[in-house]
Amino acid sequence: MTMSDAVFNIEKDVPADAVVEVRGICKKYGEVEALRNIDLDFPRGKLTTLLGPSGCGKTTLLKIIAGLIEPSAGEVRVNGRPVTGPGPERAFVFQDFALMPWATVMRNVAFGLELKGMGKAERQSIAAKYIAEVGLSGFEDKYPHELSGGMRQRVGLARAFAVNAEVLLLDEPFSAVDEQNRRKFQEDLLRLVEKERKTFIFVTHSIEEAVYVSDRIVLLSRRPGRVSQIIEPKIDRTASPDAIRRDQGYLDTVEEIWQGLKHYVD
Ligand SMILES: Nc1ncnc2c1ncn2[C@@H]1O[C@H](COP(=O)(O)OP(=O)(O)OP(=O)(O)O)[C@@H](O)[C@H]1O
Repeated sequence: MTMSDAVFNIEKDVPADAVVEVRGICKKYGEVEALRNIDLDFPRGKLTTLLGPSGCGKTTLLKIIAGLIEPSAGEVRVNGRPVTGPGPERAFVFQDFALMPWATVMRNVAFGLELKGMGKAERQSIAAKYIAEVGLSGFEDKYPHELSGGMRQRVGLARAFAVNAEVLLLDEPFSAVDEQNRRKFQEDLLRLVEKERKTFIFVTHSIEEAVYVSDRIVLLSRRPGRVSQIIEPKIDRTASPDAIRRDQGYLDTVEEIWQGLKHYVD
């Protein structure tokens, strides 16, 4: 087989729009079996949410895709290439923001570009664009402690966008913000998904949030986490946020997922 055949074969195996492929992923932490045999594809331009009972391995799966932890078995491929560690095409947005407290908003957002060795003027101009996109213009010189939780989370998102990663891994990014900010974020996120054509993989505990923001919802079973169902909410996203939340399709999907998850909390 020639080199070009090999390349062709690798590409042929990738479903047309799957950027991230998870194949046969298992994870054990000592005696604790967190994930069992997960097979999933994550397409470009779509937001896929991982939802399931506490401890079913959502964060573990996200970190395996990020290359932050190794699976016990199986493989993750990004654009056909096996993941062996973190890479610039994947950005992870942490639950606790993980900002540098001693650095300004500008420096925090530009940090990924600084690590890549990009010059100051160029990285600041890119960072400024994303600071504006998340609604933080005017706060460039503030420090994280001078911002609200919601604003800190925006800094985390802007930083992830600034490195121009193809795959955005979001681990309960809105869990630490109040309800009003959370709704605003969900709307921002929908706008970004539409605008950026990236692959979004999102973890949340909230069924309503999952139905509101997701193109696809992967329901994981109780530990060891397995894929129990994949749901594609059929929602008219051109409607206003309030209309969406009253939409019958939205309400039915929330109810369907709740029926599926309810027995885990009984
Ligand atoms: N480093 C670790 N060492 C040992 N066990 C771990 C470790 N990390 C996670 N676990 C266990 O693996 C299981 C899956 O954890 P994980 O955090 O991935 O679940 P989760 O679905 O994200 O949970 P939650 O919804 O509560 O955030 C849990 O039982 C957890 O206690």
